[in-house]
Amino acid sequence: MSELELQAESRHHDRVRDVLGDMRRATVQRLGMFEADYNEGTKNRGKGDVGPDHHLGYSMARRGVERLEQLADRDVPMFFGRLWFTSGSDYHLGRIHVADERDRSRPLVVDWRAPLAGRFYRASVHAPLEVTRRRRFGFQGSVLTGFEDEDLSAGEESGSELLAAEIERPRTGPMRDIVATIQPEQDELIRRDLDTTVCVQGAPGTGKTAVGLHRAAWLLYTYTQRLERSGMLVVGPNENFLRYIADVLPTLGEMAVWQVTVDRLTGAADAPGRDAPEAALIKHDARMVQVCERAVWSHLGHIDEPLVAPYEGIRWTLDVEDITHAVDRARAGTRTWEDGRKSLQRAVLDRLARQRETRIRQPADGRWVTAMKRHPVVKLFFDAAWPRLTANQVLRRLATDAAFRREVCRGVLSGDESELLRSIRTGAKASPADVLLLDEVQGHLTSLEPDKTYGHIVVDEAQDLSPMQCRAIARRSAAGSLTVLGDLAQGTTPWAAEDWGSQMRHLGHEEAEHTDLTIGYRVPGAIIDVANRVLPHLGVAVAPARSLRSEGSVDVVRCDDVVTAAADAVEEALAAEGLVGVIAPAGVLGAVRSVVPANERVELVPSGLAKGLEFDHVVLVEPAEVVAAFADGAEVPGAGLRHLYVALTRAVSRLTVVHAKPLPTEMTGADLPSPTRA
Ligand SMILES: Nc1ncnc2c1ncn2[C@@H]1O[C@H](COP(=O)(O)OP(=O)(O)OP(=O)(O)O)[C@@H](O)[C@H]1O
Repeated sequence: MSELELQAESRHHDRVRDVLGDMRRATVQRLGMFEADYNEGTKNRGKGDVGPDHHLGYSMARRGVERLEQLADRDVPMFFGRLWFTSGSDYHLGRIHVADERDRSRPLVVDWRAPLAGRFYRASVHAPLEVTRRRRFGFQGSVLTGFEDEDLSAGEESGSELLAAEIERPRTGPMRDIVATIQPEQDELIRRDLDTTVCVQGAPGTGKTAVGLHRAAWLLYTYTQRLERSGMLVVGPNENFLRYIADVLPTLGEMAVWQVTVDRLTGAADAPGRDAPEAALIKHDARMVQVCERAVWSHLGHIDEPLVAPYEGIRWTLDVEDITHAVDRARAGTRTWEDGRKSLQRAVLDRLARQRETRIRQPADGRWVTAMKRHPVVKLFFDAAWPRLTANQVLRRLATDAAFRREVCRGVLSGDESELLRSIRTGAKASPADVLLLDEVQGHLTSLEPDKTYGHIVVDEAQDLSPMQCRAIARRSAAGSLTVLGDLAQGTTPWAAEDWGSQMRHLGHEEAEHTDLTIGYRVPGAIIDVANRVLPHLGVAVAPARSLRSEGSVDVVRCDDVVTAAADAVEEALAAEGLVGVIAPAGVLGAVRSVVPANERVELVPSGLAKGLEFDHVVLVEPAEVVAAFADGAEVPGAGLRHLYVALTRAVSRLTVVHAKPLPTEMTGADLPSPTRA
């Protein structure tokens, strides 16, 4: 690396910053203009006056604001790499496209999502993709400190030190983007086209969340128009996790993605009711799909009399056979109750209209058809054959009408299981699972309006979703695609998935492409070795992670008082750089909190909520209690060990285990003390 070249690159970086400043000023000006136009256009308008196109004005203004946010000063470098091509041209690559208005001949920085930029991540000596040289830049904050070159045309391909440094870097806050160091196997997933649904199984720290978020940003850039219309959604396991990932998409220039938990998406988060574990289990069960479907469709009436509607002196008649045929066709040809009802209505009115033509040789005009539609006999007929239904009504009947419940559960649920459905409540007393059932029943009644569905949904920690939660997501992506991310070994809910095939079926995308990620970017070898001891005890067949990170340590502190020992461990941990996470069973956390208050460098996390998070240094308190805390039937059997596996895989550099009780046998080995038996 020559000093002169470094200076030239620094000058380019300064220029990019200046131009970004110009772009920002221009955007502010444009935004001001849109707003002024909009305000002017809405002034002095009378009722019925045609005004400006609100939607266009609004969306332009909003885009302006988003762009401003995107350009707001952040302590991030303006570019991270540079490519030279066989054609002789070369480009800098960064988080957003930067071009000088005064010289549009060539962009100063190309967005990492542009097709050309993909080669930065994938070009190799064997498949150079017309790239002759690749440069990676090193920054401290936003100050350029160096670069590394790989001369691919000369057969030079090096394990990058900058990449290693980025992966080894201490974590100091929420999740950050990885645009500078995306790996080829990750890039393959990020750039799959919009119509492809992918399902990624990956051990802890293999970059699943990172891939999902970067894929969302890439799709928004590549399919802007389609996704602007149809929308993009990111579903995460809990609010804490969403806070942890919240900054990634904005840093990548995407402000308008709704990031939400599945409970908030379905409204279950606001449901005040509580279910007994066995009732919740049955309500989330895949068999409830059939129960809900039957509960709706069993309302089809049994018609054993002809329809006779006297009108204009004639008895218009449909016989039972005709009616049955029309009902069967409507049932077979439609997916939802409401569509079926409309289809039957159309068929019946059509047949009556044809009768008019054949019997009195007069075509049925709109007025006649409307009159028939409103005819009391015809209305009564529809109400009997295909009544109007609401989801609340169907669920209430399932809860309260014993004969109905027996009928729709027959052969699907056992007698005891179907009795648990008596606990279903609607309205103000509904439980989260009841809200999901309502969503499911509603799904059999009507299709969701287009504004409630999404062109693409990224689903993280998908192994924890119940069949009913999956189906709620599937309904919201009816015409869209999914990126499904998870790790079967980290499944802890009572309904955690056992395999991805059935999970994808519940998610409505059986055709998904399945991929495994096994290279770990978070957990160092020494720590993953301990976690991998637990893995075979988790009852799932998944590949263990291989760590890319070498620097890391595990300390085990045997003590009499875990609270004091945890406080000491935190104090020691704070001597090094980075975030410290104290992961403890909920029952112990309160006592730990009284001596280790949380601050900007220390977070205290109950072991049930550690999923998806990471810390530079983890202090894991009383593993035996972590395992025991989840043996109460409200989780999947063996959930305790899975929580332990999750807790063991949160550390980027160091893990300190403090314990007074014997360590669980599943995690001990030659380098960790064997548990002492009482
Ligand atoms: N290519 C990469 N370059 C640098 N860092 C990376 C890369 N891929 C992933 N990481 C980092 O590794 C860490 C783990 O990534 P991430 O949280 O996406 O993994 P995960 O598979 O979702 O883990 P878990 O299953 O534990 O939730 C993050 O800090 C992420 O930024």
